[in-house]
Amino acid sequence: MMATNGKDACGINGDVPSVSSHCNNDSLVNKSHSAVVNGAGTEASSHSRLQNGGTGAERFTFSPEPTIEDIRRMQAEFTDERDWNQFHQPRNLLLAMVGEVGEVSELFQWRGEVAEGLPNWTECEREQLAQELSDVMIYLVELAEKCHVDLPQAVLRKMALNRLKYPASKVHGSAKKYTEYKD
Ligand SMILES: Nc1ccn([C@H]2C[C@H](O)[C@@H](COP(=O)(O)OP(=O)(O)OP(=O)(O)O)O2)c(=O)n1
Repeated sequence: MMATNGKDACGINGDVPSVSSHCNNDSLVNKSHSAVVNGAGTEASSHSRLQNGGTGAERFTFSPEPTIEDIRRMQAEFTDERDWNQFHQPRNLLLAMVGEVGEVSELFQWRGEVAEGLPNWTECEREQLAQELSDVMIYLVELAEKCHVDLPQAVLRKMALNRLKYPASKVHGSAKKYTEYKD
């Protein structure tokens, strides 16, 4: 049989939605998911939906919480409680994050292009993706913390730079890199 892209583990036909990391009814993950669904996450889930903001064009939006600082603090508590800071130096966190990026890639592997909203993905596959993207984010936030990068502010600065590099009036409708513009 060919290498899988996670579909087998999930049940490609999507008859039985599951929330475990491998979509096989892992009780531990199911429990933690229930806690989120029944707790603070409930409000968050209902917020995360398509909104059109009166513009007519539907756009997916996030919940306002947790903030990046909330995530930093929660992960710091998680590592402190386990005495894991001894392992969480910048290089290790970088490697862990890249490993998780690989796990995200695996979910997209061999599928060809995928449309926005992942219309053909099962609930199980979507939950797997949500978990892997979360792993990437958790390690990214902790990496920034351990490197003393104030990530939310750094993102603001970088976005301002991006706007300067790519003036909408100049690049509208073009995906060329800024170095390709002759002026
Ligand atoms: N030393 C560790 C191990 C785990 N985690 C946290 C951060 C990630 O969110 C998640 C990563 O856990 P795993 O290494 O078990 O990876 P996965 O959850 O992706 O499991 P799997 O590799 O089986 O898919 O747990 C952490 O902070 N530090």
